[in-house]
Amino acid sequence: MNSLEYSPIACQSLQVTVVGAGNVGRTLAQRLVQKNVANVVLLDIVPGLPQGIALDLMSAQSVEEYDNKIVGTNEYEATAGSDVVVITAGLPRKPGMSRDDLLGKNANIVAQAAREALRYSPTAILIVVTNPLDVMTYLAWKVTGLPPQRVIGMAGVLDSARLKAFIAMKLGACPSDINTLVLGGHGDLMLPLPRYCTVSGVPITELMPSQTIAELVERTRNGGAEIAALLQTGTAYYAPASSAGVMVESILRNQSRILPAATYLDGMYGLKDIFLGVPCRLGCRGVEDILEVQLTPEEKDALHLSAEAVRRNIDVALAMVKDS
Ligand SMILES: NC(=O)c1ccc[n+]([C@@H]2O[C@H](COP(=O)([O-])OP(=O)(O)OC[C@H]3O[C@@H](n4cnc5c(N)ncnc54)[C@H](O)[C@@H]3O)[C@@H](O)[C@H]2O)c1
Ligand SMILES: O=C(O)C[C@H](O)C(=O)O
Repeated sequence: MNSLEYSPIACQSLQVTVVGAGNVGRTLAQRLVQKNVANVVLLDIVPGLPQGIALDLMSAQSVEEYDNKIVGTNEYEATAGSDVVVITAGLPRKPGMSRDDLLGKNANIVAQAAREALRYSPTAILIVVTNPLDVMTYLAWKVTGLPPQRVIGMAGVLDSARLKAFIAMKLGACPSDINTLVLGGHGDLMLPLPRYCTVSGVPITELMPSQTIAELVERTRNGGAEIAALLQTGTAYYAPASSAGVMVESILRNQSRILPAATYLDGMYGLKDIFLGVPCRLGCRGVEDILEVQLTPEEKDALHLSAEAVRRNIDVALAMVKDS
C-alpha cells in the first residue's frame, strides 16, 4: 500500500453536547474526551471561544492518546443528535454572593439553552449544572416538557466528594475508601449525613469526635463559597466537571451507579413537585430509580427546610421566563 486511503466506516458514536465553554464546560469536555466517554460538541455564545477550545483539545489527542472528538460551535444546529446535553452556561457567583443571587441572570440563559438543545436532540437526557442548581433544573424540566426522569441536576456528587476530601484530609485516609452522602438543595441548607458516611465500611461516627464531624459538615456546606473566596474570580470547576462527568458516564455506559443528584420528587421523602438532591440510580434512561434512605425526624425536618428554600425561588424563576 503506497497511499493512505481511509474508507469511512459507518458507525455511530455517542455524543454529548456541553452548553457553556467556560471553566466548568471546557473542563467537562476535556474529561469526557480524555476518558473516551463520548464525542463532544461544545457550544457557547461567544464567537470563537468554543472553537478555540475544541481545536486545543483536538491538538492534545495524539499526546494524551484519546480517540473521541470535540467540535466547538455557536449554533445549536451543530449539536443535533446528542445523547446527553449538559448545561453549564450562565454566570458564576462572586465572593459574598449566594447562588440564589444568580437567579435573575441565569434563568433565561438556562431556559433558552434547554429549549434549543432539546429541539435538535429530542431524545437526549439533560443534566443541569448552572446555579442556583435545583431551581434551574426545575426550570429546564418545565420549559422542555421532558419526562422528569430525563432531567437531572448535578450537585450531590460534588458536595459528597467535598465531604470525602475533608474526611480524608482529617484522617489521613485514602479518599476512594470513603463513602459519604449529602442530600437536599445545593445551597447553605444542604444536608450532609454523617450517619451514612464510612471509611472502608466503618462509620465515621466511630472514627472522629462529634465536634470534628460537625466542623467537616459545616465546611462542606460552605465548600463552594470557600473556593470562590480563594479564587476571587469565578468558582470551583475541576471537581464540578468531574462530578458531571461521572453522571454522564453512568448514563452512557448504563452503569446504574447510585449517585446523589437533583431529581424530581413526587411524594418520596414527603416532598412533591420539586427537584432536590437524593440518591438516584443513573442509567441509560436517566434516573432509573430513586432511593429513599431512612431519616430521623430531625434529618427529615432539615431536608424539608432545604426544600422550602428551593421552592421559594421556583415561581420567581418561572415568572422570569414566562414571556421569553
Ligand atoms: N451545580 C454545581 O455544583 C456547580 C458547580 C460549579 C459551577 N456551577 C455553576 O455553573 C455555571 C458556570 O460556571 P463556570 O465556572 O463555568 O462559569 P464561566 O463564567 O467560566 O462560564 C460560563 C460560560 O457560559 C457562557 N454563556 C453565557 N450565556 C450563554 C448562553 N446564553 N448560551 C451559551 N453559553 C452562554 C459564557 O460565555 C461562559 O463561557 C455557573 O452558574 C456556576 O455557578 C454549578
Ligand atoms: O459555589 C458556587 O457558586 C459554585 C458551585 O455551586 C460550587 O459548589 O462549587
